[in-house]
Amino acid sequence: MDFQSLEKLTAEKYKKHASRTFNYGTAGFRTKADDLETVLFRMGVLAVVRSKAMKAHIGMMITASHNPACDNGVKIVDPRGEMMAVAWEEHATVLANAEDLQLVAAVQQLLQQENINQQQPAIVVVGRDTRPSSDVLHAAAVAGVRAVGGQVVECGVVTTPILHYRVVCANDGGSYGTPTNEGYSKKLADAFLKLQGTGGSQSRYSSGLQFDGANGVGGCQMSIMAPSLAAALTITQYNDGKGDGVLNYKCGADHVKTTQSWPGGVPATAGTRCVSVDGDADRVIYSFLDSNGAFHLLDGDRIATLIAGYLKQLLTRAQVSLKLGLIQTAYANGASTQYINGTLGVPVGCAKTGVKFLHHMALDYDIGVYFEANGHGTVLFSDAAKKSIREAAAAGNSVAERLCSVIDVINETVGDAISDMLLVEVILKEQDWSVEDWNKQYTDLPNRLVKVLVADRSVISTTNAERSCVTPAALQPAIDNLLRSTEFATANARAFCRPSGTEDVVRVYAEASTRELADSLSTKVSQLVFDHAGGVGARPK
Ligand SMILES: CC(=O)N[C@H]1[C@@H](OP(=O)(O)O)O[C@H](CO)[C@@H](O)[C@@H]1O
Ligand SMILES: [Mg+2]
Repeated sequence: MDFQSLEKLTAEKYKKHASRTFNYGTAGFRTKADDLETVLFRMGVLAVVRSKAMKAHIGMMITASHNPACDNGVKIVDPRGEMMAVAWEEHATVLANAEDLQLVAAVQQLLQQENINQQQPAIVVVGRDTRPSSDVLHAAAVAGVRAVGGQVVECGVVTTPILHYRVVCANDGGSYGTPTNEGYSKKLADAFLKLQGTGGSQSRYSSGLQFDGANGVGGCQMSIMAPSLAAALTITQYNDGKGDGVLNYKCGADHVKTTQSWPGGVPATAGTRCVSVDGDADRVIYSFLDSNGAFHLLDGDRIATLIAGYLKQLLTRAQVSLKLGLIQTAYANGASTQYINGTLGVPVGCAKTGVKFLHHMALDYDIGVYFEANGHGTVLFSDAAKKSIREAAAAGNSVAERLCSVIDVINETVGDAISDMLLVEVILKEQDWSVEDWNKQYTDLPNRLVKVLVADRSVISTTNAERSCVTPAALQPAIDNLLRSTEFATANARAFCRPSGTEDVVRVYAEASTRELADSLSTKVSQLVFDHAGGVGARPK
């Protein structure tokens, strides 16, 4: 490798931001866009090294997802579409923070440490979202890739799931799908339309839906796909990013989920499904207003249980015996866990927060459904599962054939708002359910998710998939005492706290049989966190 260009660009154009340290966290680097140009340049370099190490195409997505429009970020995607291996997050952090004059040495050390063949060609697949800063950051990333001799495959402005899809297709010779943006749209739309079949008449399901694109790239992608879905879905788009609406501002999946309220910019129409995606369209949330104007949220837990229940039905009907499971996190509503496990008989596992942990646990099943409550999730089918389903289909089993199209409509490479939406629509139509019917399957326990500010959130460590605190030592016993108190002992109450991986806060989650009890529990646990873990500012009340 030749480092002249890297040295020159570092000295002249991409100087280190003196006052900042960067940390590759759960979602890569993510912060104010103005601080990120040099980080992006260096991540271009890292992506080349990773590509050489893996002898494969590597992905690079420039986005800050649901964060405000002034933020941006970058995530590196490994060859099979997963998030970059955890061991390399540290390498990314080292390169991002190296002094300008030490950068080449840091790259050389990485090459040596990972025993990388420098002659190996490197290809980086690059995508970006619609943020105003994404163009400049994209140019920096591309400059970084080229500075060390890497090749770039441009995806342009795309959703995060399209970038993951493109990486997977590029690495498996196109067997997952055609490695173009059009290939992605066509694969999903074709599978979706095939699943419509000739179909009977629906009395409850209606094909109309409102689509809240968060004023981001999900809106752009839906504009591309909506015409090809029109035979089965009447999609009215809002917050499509074409007007003067601001990205993620009072709209989109994160806003709807966290504020538990109807998105701005979407007309309040009773009984109509509203589908909200986040700023890079890897999360989806449904919601609707009932005839009294009351708001109802159908979140990732609800979508996961719908999908897992449907897959179980198809497997039974197809008489194909495969191990199906659902992976949630501690944030999953207790009522959803009870419903899917108790009522539908699907085993449920609990993973630590963060897609990579859910993804990993889902691999334990022949068919692993995983979802975070915030609407990020997908389904993974093992090679063996696909083989037995395809064999059954080839032998004339029509249900197995339907399962094959279900597999095609799913983006297995990562949570994908549009793909998940299409699958939900297929299921609702097949069950002939209105959105109210879907909502009636179980009743969410009232819950509250709040943030507590502490001086150093790393004083809190957890175990048992983040459901219990280990340190500070007195905190968990205090939470347990609270849950055993007369107020909460018979109230189906559950609460936990954990340090966020993406913000400098401690998150407290509480649920209980009534809104008042859930609120009271979240306040009381927040106070315990504040008292035991070095709270700063005002004590929660
Ligand atoms: C409660 C919650 O929604 N946490 C989010 C959030 O993680 P934290 O570690 O809680 O900050 O961001 C992650 C990345 O987007 C996402 O995977 C996760 O679900
Ligand atoms: Mg996102």
